[in-house]
Amino acid sequence: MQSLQDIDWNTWQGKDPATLTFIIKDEQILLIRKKRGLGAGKINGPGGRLEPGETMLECAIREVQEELCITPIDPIFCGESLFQFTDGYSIHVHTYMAHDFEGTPAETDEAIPLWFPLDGIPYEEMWADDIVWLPEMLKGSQFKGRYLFDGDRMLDHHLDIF
Ligand SMILES: Nc1ncnc2c1[nH]c(=O)n2[C@H]1C[C@H](O)[C@@H](COP(=O)(O)OP(=O)(O)OP(=O)(O)O)O1
Repeated sequence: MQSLQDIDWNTWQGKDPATLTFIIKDEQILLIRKKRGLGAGKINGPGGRLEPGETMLECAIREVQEELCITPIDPIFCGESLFQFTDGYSIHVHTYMAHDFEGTPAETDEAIPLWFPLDGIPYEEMWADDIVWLPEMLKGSQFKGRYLFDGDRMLDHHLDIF
């Protein structure tokens, strides 16, 4: 498996459905330094895997509550990212954005909250795909991306924006 063309995307189903949520307020974006799980050590948005019986939106809100002790207000769906790893693992990430929240962001066992200016997002410390789709999301586009990873290394990608 070396390129996206080696995958049948018509029948592809991610092993784990998951969410990512970005809070954007006052020209700043709230990110986390992830302390555990997939991507530990990287900077990312708060998020995680869907639990049985919950909707994607419920998952998005719960993960922000668990990781940062705040509740995003009215998150809106922004796009999807389909990640296939060469070892066979796959994850289908549904991304949300909110412009406000209740509470005060706090460090937890899972994450350290970090605010960045929108023109200073630390892409070099994030997953390699983030620089492909996050700028599009910030411009207000909806997106659907497909990515092939070998561990941390992005081998191939394709992004559709709407
Ligand atoms: N390539 C890439 N770019 C951006 N974001 C991500 C990826 N791959 C990913 O998996 N992610 C995101 C999607 C999810 O929000 C997390 C992965 O979920 P994780 O934190 O491991 O899931 P939890 O359910 O919280 O796991 P536990 O630690 O509680 O077991 O990363």
